Amino acid sequence: MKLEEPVIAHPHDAPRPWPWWPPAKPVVREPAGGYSRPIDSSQLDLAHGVVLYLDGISVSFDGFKALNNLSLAIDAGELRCIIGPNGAGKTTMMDVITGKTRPDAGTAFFGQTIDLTKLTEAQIAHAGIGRKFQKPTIFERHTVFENLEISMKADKRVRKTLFAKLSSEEGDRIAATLGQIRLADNAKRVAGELSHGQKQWLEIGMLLMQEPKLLLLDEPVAGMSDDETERTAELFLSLAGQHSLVVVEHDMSFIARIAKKVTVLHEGSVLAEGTLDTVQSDPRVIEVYLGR
Ligand SMILES: Nc1ncnc2c1ncn2[C@@H]1O[C@H](COP(=O)(O)OP(=O)(O)OP(=O)(O)O)[C@@H](O)[C@H]1O
Repeated sequence: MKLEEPVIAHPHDAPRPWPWWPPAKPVVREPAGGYSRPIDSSQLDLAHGVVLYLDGISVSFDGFKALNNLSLAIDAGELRCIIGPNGAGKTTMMDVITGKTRPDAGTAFFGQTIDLTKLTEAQIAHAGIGRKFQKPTIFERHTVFENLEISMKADKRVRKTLFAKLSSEEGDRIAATLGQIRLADNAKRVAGELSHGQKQWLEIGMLLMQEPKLLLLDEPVAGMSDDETERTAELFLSLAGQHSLVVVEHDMSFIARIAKKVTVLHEGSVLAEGTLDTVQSDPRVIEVYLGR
């Protein structure tokens, strides 16, 4: 069976890299020594409990500072919500973390040792950072099960097609993910028939099959029904702990449902950080964002 190209639901959405297909062999270049070595998520050093560390990041577009000395740290296992008005720099921050945009200044570390500014997008994905764009990107003509199977992190020399036999461990992993994303009853359905919310969960499941350490989720509940939004909240709360999550979202009732710590971005910098109550009562936040 020949694999189809992933369907990009909206042409304006940038296709995210599909690092598992074809297989990538990431190599990190050390700035000082100039040597290279393979890198994957097993090398992630969480000794200090910090999974992501941004320090003094600036990004300019034609002289306009989209990110302005942005500093942020995400703890391992944390579920961090990022809010901020349109143009605050949320997407640009995600682009820097995933290697799509190189910062003009500043450092971005994944764990203690992995310098994200030195890696390509595919290498960063392979190192354990998964990104979900707003619109679902799935294989519409394949079944839900097959979508997860295709996404599985496995030895690509062995697993080249869907004909390759699944080991019982692989089958168990797919079953566990189907349960996690609440699509066990839809495993045999063609993905294109799913509701918008189910497609979003399937794509999250596809990311989970890659065993990411850090998940970046951009407006995950946009367009979802109330019931789907609530189920997504439950999913994210269940993922926190085993994964670190960074959720960018404008839907404040969803934020209120999942938030532990909230970061407010404004004009490319952190304006406020803390519990949702703390940031919502911060006069600067009310001024620039919530009070508008
Ligand atoms: N490639 C680019 N070229 C020029 N300007 C850009 C580019 N990408 C982003 N910008 C500008 O940088 C600023 C930050 O944009 P960004 O998309 O990061 O904000 P955001 O917080 O994600 O906004 P939104 O909530 O609307 O998605 C905006 O003023 C935007 O117009």
